[in-house]
Amino acid sequence: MGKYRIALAGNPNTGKSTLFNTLTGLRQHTGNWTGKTVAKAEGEYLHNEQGYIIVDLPGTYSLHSNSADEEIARDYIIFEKPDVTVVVLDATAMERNLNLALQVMEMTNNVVVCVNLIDEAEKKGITVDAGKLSRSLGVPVVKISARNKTGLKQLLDTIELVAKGTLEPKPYQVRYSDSIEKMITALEPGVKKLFQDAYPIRWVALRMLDGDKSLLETLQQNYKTPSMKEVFVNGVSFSQ
Ligand SMILES: Nc1nc2c(ncn2[C@@H]2O[C@H](COP(=O)(O)OP(=O)(O)OP(=O)(O)O)[C@@H](O)[C@H]2O)c(=O)[nH]1
Ligand SMILES: [Mg+2]
Repeated sequence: MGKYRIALAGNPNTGKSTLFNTLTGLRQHTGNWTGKTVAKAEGEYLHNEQGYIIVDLPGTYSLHSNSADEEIARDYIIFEKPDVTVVVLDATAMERNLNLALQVMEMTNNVVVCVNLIDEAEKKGITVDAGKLSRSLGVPVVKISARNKTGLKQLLDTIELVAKGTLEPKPYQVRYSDSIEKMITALEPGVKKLFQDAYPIRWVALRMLDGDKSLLETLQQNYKTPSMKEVFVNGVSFSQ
């Protein structure tokens, strides 16, 4: 049985590395992301005799093309297609943190939301209703304290269910204004023709509307296009 691959995404300072270190202990190695000077931490853990490879993604507020950190986190989710992406949220700053969760939910269905720093939230009198949040988001929500090591078993059990396909999240999709939704619908068939099912179609259409040229180039470079392509110019066939 192969190992499942898990990515930890989230805003900076939400406890991703604390969780990563707790889960992997000494079974981790660090290096740099290919072609970047950003540190990469990858490690392994066992749960119910199943191996997992877990990657600690750089902390980011969004997943567009604003910085090397954002590109790394985005590219990992889109190109490496982890079996589960765990979005780590700070329970004391839910509104700000949920923005990233919604972005990840546009990129993949296999999402688990992990509400961390629950100890800190309790001290401040903040309660998070995991059941209600889960029903609203359409993905499982688990509350933990990475520092106090509470909720970890439930988190690992939930990751297991999603990795194995026993639990299939149905992430809520943000609805944009009618005019944007119309443009998404108009672009989707073309995106599908270009990339088939290699990338999430609605998400690519949204990035096109963003005018994110560098991303579109990266998508094309990574997409296996045939080396010889026949194009017609004024009815004359060319190979390129
Ligand atoms: N009270 C409390 N503090 C925590 C918890 N988890 C992490 N922290 C603290 O939060 C701070 C940030 O934790 P990190 O694990 O470095 O956060 P990170 O998400 O890896 O941050 P970046 O790598 O910058 O994105 C540290 O001081 C941790 O000790 C928790 O469950 N409860
Ligand atoms: Mg970190």
